[in-house]
Amino acid sequence: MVLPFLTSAPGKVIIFGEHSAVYNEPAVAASVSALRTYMLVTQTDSNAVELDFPDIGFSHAWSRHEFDHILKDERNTTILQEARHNVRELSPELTSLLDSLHSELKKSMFHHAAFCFTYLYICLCPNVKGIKFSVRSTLPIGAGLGSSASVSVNLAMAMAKLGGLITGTKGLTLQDKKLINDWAFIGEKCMMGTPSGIDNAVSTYGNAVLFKREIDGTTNFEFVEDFPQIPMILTYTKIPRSTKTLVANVRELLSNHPNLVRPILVAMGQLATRGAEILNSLDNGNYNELLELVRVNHGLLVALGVSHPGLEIVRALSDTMELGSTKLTGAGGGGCALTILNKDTSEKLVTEFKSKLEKTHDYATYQTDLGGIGCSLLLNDCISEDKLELILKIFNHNEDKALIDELLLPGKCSLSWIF
Ligand SMILES: Nc1ncnc2c1ncn2[C@@H]1O[C@H](COP(=O)(O)OP(=O)(O)OP(=O)(O)O)[C@@H](O)[C@H]1O
Ligand SMILES: C[C@@](O)(CCO)CC(=O)[O-]
Ligand SMILES: [Mg+2]
Repeated sequence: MVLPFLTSAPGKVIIFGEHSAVYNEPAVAASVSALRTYMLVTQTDSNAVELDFPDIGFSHAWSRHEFDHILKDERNTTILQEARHNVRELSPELTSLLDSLHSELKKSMFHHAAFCFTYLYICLCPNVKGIKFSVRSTLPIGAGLGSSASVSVNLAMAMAKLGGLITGTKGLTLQDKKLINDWAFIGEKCMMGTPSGIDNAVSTYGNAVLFKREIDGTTNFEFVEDFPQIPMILTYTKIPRSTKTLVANVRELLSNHPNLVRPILVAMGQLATRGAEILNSLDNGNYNELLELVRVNHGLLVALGVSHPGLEIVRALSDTMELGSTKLTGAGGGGCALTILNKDTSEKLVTEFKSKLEKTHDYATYQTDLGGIGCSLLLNDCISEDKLELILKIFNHNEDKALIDELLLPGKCSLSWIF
């Protein structure tokens, strides 16, 4: 294995169907190729595996001996074999065996990331040691833009590479991407419990996808080719929230009021299906229907209790200024809102809208293309000495997004990413 190498995966925007996607309804999501998580995999001279997550202020090293109680005990052979062949559910037995590796993190926000790391490590590359995994994101974390999924995709890709499960040097095959996506779904399960799989799917494959997880756990993808560049604004409220908690709250609401909530989820699914049809053939004749679906989808999410007063500020302002339709995107509860602009919205009005959000509410706004490159790999022989020096600087210091994009952004930078 020639080290160092890098992996990368984009964030995402759910256009229609968040939360209902968890209940086997279809949903539409697009990758946000310009907002990504990067992972640098380097050799160390230790007998450990190290995790460095500076964006959340977490780093940890596990010595190989800490895994030996699992790997060297023959009683665990069947547990490990079964876990390594199950990409639909977490192995409860392996989960409890791993518990001792992060028990002191139980109460911290880092527990999910540590559990995701150790679970994927022991399943994908248990024999490697003296390796450090460093992560940097240009993606707002915990914002509803798929940051957890982008980390899971990076870990799955890096560990599959280290484990010799990905061997290509010219590009990632569909088989590689399926393997990455399957294990990224397991990583998402470690991070947030009951994901639908849409976040890791669109982060793996890029572009845009109509996604549906069937009741039997199989998944259906319909890729929205040539995704239309719809004029939109992403607003990050900076209000922290947890997808795991929000998804759990909806599950409780469904359990308490099945006759009220089930029809809402079904309506969201129908809305997502119609939305995908429009996005596949967007024109002046159906553009306003797209805006109407955005408005209705947000109203249904409010009914599920996953909006937030801070998100309603964005929705109310876009309504008051009549510049388009706004909905929360991702799990909600804060995080991000997506505003799809009317066709005739002037640049002046957009500037006024963004300025009010940024200056009055200290929100951040992004106008970025949707779709684009999914997970990508930068092999060691494509990293020159001088580039490596700059890359190490990015991962060891708090370099700003502009520098990270300039040096690393797949499809824009000079580095030869494969995807
Ligand atoms: N760059 C990162 N470094 C380390 N951990 C990260 C990073 N980005 C995300 N995470 C992990 O993911 C968690 C946030 O996941 P969460 O699902 O709540 O938000 P999200 O994925 O951004 O939103 P959504 O799931 O609604 O799209 C963080 O608490 C952290 O554990
Ligand atoms: C809230 C949710 O629907 C999307 C989170 O980005 C959860 C999921 O589908 O995994
Ligand atoms: Mg997430």
